[in-house]
Order: sequence, then structure tokens, then C-alpha cells
Amino acid sequence: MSTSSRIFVALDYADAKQALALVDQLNPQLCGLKVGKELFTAAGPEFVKELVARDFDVFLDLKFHDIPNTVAKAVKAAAELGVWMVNVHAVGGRRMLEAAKAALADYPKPPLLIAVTVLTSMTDDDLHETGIEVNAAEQVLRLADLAKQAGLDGVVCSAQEANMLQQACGQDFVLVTPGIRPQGSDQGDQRRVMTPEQAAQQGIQVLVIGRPITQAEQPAAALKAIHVSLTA
Ligand SMILES: O=c1ccn([C@@H]2O[C@H](COP(=O)(O)O)[C@@H](O)[C@H]2O)c(=O)[nH]1
Repeated sequence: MSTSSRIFVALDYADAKQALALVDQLNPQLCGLKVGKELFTAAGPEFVKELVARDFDVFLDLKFHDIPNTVAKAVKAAAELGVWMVNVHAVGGRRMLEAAKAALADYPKPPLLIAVTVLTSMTDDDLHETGIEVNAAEQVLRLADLAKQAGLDGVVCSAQEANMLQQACGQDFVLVTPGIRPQGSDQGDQRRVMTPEQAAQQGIQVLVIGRPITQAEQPAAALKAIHVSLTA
């Protein structure tokens, strides 16, 4: 299989030292890096700048969700760090999404702005408990449509929804899919999952993979094995 899907390694580590132990072994031509809430809270913006300085494309996964003014300013602060992609929660609503988009208008090369639809850890039942009566796929579609109307570049969804979203939002709408699990690996708290090979076959642009790499005995080798499985 040959693929244009890019892997972003989720650097879900407790501190910069542990994260750099893996980053030192990675090639920015072969993968991007995702910094989420744990590492950003521990290591801060300086760590993100360090990854950018090492030529990695960085996905700042802080999932901003607040009033429009606050989210717009947070997105702008992310752009100042030089990240490649930043995200917000689509459930923040149209005005919040539009404010986030507008905050990037003056950047010659802004980060991709992506909206989280339904977390890949959630099932239909989890959604129903929060008062949402439709199933996960319907909610993903509704929020992706809203994100597209607001001018965002794409969404975070599960690979299981990729086909539906490609038809509804077009091939240029960027799909970012966590919940990627190589055959036989532990699902953990993820629920709407797919293997890297199946996800790449769908033509998904960004595959986010964390624990199957970071918790492996040899993380760099685990990443390489996934790359090989995608290019075989
Ligand atoms: O819907 C979502 C949105 C974000 N994530 C993040 O992706 C990684 C997945 O890590 P794994 O270890 O491969 O499960 C993690 O950082 C999440 O915060 C997500 O899983 N689902």
C-alpha cells in the first residue's frame, strides 16, 4: 500500500525530558508531533518552540473551548508559536469557530485550524448521557458541517467516519484521526478505533498515534514498523 497519510506522534509524556528522549530519535521528514494537554501544561510554550526549531510540524492539541474572544486570542497565541496545526472544540458553536478563524486572518502562513467533533473515546451511549440524542456519526457530521461553514480547514474525528465526511465535506477538508490502533494493540480508553492500514486506505490526511508508539518497549522501532506497514 502506498499512502499520503502522515503520522503525528502524540507526545503524551509527563515532562520535556521524557518527550525529548523519543524526539531525538525521530526524523521531521517522516512524522509530525502532537503536543497535548499533559505535556503542554508541564513543559509549556518553550518546549513547543523547541520542536518547531527542530523542523517538526507541530499539532498543538489543546482543544480550545471557551467564549469567542478567549478562543480567538488562544488561537493567535498558538500561531505565534509557529505550530502547523491547532484545534478548537466544534461544540463551542459558530461564533466561536468564526472568531478563531478570523484571529488567523493576518498570518501569511497560518496554522491549519481544525475542530474536534466527537472524541474518539466516546460511544453513542456516552453521547446520550450528555443529552445528545443522535448517534456519534450523526453528531460528527453535524459538527463537521458547522466547522466547514465557519471556514475551518478540517476536523478531528474517528477514522470510522472518514468516508462519510469525505463525501459530505469534500476531499480537501482535512481529516485528523486519533483512535488508531495497530492490529492486536491495546485499545485502552479509545472506542471508535481503526488500524493504521485501514485508516490510510481511506485517504485520511493525518493519523494521530500515541500509546502504541510511546508505550512500546522501543518507540522509534514501533513507529518505523507502522510506517513500513503503510508503505508495503
Ligand atoms: O477525539 C480525540 C481527540 C484527541 N485525541 C488525542 O489523541 C491522542 C491519542 O493517543 P493514543 O495514545 O493513541 O490513544 C491523545 O493525545 C488524545 O488526547 C484523541 O485520542 N481523541
